[in-house]
Amino acid sequence: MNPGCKKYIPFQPQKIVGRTWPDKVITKAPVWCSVDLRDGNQALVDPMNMEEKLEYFHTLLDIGIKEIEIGFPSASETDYEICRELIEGGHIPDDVTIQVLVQAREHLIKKTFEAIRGAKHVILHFYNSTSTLQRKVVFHMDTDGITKIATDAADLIYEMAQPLIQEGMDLRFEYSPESFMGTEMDYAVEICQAVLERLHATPENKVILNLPTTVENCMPNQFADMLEYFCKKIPSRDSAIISLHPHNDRGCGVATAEMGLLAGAERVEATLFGNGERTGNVDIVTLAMNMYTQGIDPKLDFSNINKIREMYERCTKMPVGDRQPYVGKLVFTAFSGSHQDAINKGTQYMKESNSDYWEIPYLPIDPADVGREYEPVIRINSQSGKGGAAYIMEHNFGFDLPKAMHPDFGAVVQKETDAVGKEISPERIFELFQQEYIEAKEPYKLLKHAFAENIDSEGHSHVAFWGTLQHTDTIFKVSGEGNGPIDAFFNAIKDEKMSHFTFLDYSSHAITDGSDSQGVAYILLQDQRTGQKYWGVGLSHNINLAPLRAILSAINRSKRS
Ligand SMILES: CC(=O)SCCNC(=O)CCNC(=O)[C@H](O)C(C)(C)COP(=O)(O)OP(=O)(O)OC[C@H]1O[C@@H](n2cnc3c(N)ncnc32)[C@H](O)[C@@H]1OP(=O)(O)O
Ligand SMILES: CC(C)C(=O)C(=O)O
Repeated sequence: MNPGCKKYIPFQPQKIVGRTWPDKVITKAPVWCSVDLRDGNQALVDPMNMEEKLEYFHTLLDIGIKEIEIGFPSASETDYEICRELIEGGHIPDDVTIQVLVQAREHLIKKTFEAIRGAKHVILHFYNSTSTLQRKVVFHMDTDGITKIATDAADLIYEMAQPLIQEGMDLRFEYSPESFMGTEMDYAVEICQAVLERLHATPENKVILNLPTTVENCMPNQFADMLEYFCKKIPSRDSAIISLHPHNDRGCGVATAEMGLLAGAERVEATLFGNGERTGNVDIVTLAMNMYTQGIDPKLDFSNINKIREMYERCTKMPVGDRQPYVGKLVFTAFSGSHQDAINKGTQYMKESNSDYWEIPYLPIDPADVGREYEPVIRINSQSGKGGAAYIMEHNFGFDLPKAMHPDFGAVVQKETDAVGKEISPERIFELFQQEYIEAKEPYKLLKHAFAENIDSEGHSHVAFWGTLQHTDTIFKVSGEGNGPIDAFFNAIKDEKMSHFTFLDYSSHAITDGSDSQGVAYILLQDQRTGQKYWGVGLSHNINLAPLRAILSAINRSKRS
């Protein structure tokens, strides 16, 4: 029992008949508005200085965001100066609109008009709280009083805007009934309609109605019901652009935004990586990339996410979480064996099938689409399986181990991870591979070798092999013939106490590292006396030598065990 929960008033869902949003799908990107420099900035321990805000602003431009709330210029000299610098310093491209926020209060509105002079495209955004709670505890007013705050501000804004519009400024208006989600929907409709009328909104001159989840207080489906209800009820729906401004108090900001779009919204205010008051605003990267992975162009460029993240962390002095969707350090990493195996197989499938689609399990997005690399996709710890080690060998070092060899090397890696009890690096995996196979040079070592090849009249190859081998301290010569270099070598060593090995499998490929190219051979032998199988690996610049080394590697490993 936890009676403490009884002090909270449960959310009252809006009754709605014949809701349509659950049957809809998102088919295009909304209008995006970044509120990083305002809502994000006001939530920082150390708000950004001029230099940081300018760098941030330019990153938002590079991403392709066309509406940017640059601050609250009437709040402080810093915000005012930044607004002036953006306008006077020529930072704002012609296709970008700056947005400024102000409370529905006369002196602040007047100061805001001063701040925006000279700008080409501006959204003047004003707000007042409309919720039952704020009416009761903050404003001590009934709904008429709250509506009057909004409509008085709308009248003043409309009046002050006219000369600027006549001078050529593209000046639009946005109104937020702040704490919309704590407001009775019929009252939200009433106050927004009153504001639309005072601002002379028309289908040609729409006003943005921003319906914020100032504090997220319900499930996303309940929000969508509210929004659909609001959109159906507002008389001047044609004269409004419905905008969302989700916060993330219940951790559902993304779902609220997505369901809000289904329920009729056309615009979303959001921030990079979800910075903002308390648990933050909705994350624009997640929203955009969620669309992208559904085949919808979000019209935002996150193709170098690491660079954006680096700027963000520097300017906000806040870290991005390791598991933050699409950007966190660990989001393209698989530790567990079955995930690694499936990623490995998916990568192979993509290569072989030439598929036009991204079809790799456990990787919902191609890391390259956000400028991330494949290398760190798989990391190896004691939860990893054979597929992960094979993946690292192929993707980091170019060794395409035969599938039948994966369990053999997987066991070597598993032994190490169990022993060290933590993640091991790709370099350590390579070292283990070298120690286990390539450096298995005792007791047998090939000191010298020569081949001669004859092709008979029917085109069959006959190869003769001569070599000098060392077994611990004894050096001896061997020779043999066969239908190829491997056969000839194998025949040559058969009589040297190695006749009990039979040859089961062989494969090879080239490894190119810059201008250097080597051959690698993988050989599987079986010891007839015990039935035990041994893999060996040989590496050489000489294509004939790699398999011979691989045979000796397998035999030497059998002696080790
Ligand atoms: C949900 C949001 O994120 S909204 C944006 C919030 N962001 C910010 O507030 C950051 C910048 N703000 C500031 O720097 C300051 O609040 C200022 C400069 C704008 C105003 O400062 P002050 O006037 O000193 O204080 P404050 O903002 O607390 O205002 C208090 C008064 O304004 C009223 N008020 C608050 N918000 C609004 C509003 N949106 N519209 C009209 N009146 C409002 C309050 O009821 C209160 O009235 P009272 O003095 O009669 O009790
Ligand atoms: C000013 C409004 C849009 C706001 O920031 C909020 O409600 O969260």
